[in-house]
Amino acid sequence: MAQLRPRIGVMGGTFDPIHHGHLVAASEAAAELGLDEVVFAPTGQPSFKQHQDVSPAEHRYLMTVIATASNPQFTVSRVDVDRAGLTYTVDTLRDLREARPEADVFFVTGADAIEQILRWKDAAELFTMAHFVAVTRPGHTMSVAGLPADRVSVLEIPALAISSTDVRARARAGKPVWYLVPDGVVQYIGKHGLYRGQDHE
Ligand SMILES: Nc1ncnc2c1ncn2[C@@H]1O[C@H](COP(=O)(O)OP(=O)(O)OP(=O)(O)O)[C@@H](O)[C@H]1O
Ligand SMILES: O=C(O)c1ccc[n+]([C@@H]2O[C@H](COP(=O)([O-])O)[C@@H](O)[C@H]2O)c1
Repeated sequence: MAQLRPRIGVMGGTFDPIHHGHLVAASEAAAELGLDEVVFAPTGQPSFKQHQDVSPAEHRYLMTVIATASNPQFTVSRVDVDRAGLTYTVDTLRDLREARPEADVFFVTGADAIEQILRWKDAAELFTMAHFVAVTRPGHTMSVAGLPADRVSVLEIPALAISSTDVRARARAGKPVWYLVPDGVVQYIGKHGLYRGQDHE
C-alpha cells in the first residue's frame, strides 16, 4: 500500500512574544488541513523589522517552546535562530525541507503577512517550496490577489484581536497580559523583565 506523505505546517514569526493568536492559527491550520505536525520557526533577525527593537532570539525561542510544550503536534525549530544574518522564509523552507524531504510543507501566515509576500526574498520560488495558508486576522483585510491560486489557501479562523505589539505595550505599561499569552509566557516575561524598556515603534 502506498505510504501517505506526512503533512507538515510551518508557522514562522518573530514571536516577541508568542500569543494565543499564533497558537489558534496553528491549531486551526492543523485541524483544517489535516497536518501531522506544526513546526514553529521563530525568526533570527526578522528582515522586515530592522527598524524596531526586537528581543534577543533566545528569549523568543524559549517563550515559543514554553507556549507549545503541551501540544504533542507542535514543535519548535531553531533553523532561523541559529542561521547568521537576516531571516528569510526561502531559507527557512529550504532548511526544513532538507530535514524532512518526505513531507509536504504548508507555510501558515496571517492576512497582514501574506499581503506583503510578493516583497519577500525569492518570492516566486517560495510558492514552489510550500503551499501557503493565509489565515484571517482582525484589523486586516485578506487579499491574495496576484498570488498563485493553486498554491495559496485562505482559512477563516476564530478572531483573536491580539498582537505582540499590544502585549509588549501592555507589559511596558504594567497592565496584565494574562490570557493574551500562555501562563508560562507571562511568567517568563516577568522573570526576565522583558518589555520594560523603550519599544521604538
Ligand atoms: N491574532 C492573530 N491572528 C491571526 N494571525 C496572526 C495573529 N497574530 C499574528 N498572526 C500571524 O502570525 C505570524 C507571526 O506574527 P508575528 O510574530 O509578527 O506577531 P504579531 O502579533 O504580528 O507581532 P507584531 O505586533 O510585533 O508585529 C504572522 O504571519 C502573523 O500574520
Ligand atoms: O523572506 C522574507 O523576505 C520575509 C519577509 C518578511 C517576513 N517573513 C516571514 O514572515 C513571518 C512573519 O514575519 P513577522 O516579521 O511578521 O514576524 C516570519 O516567518 C518571517 O520570516 C519573510
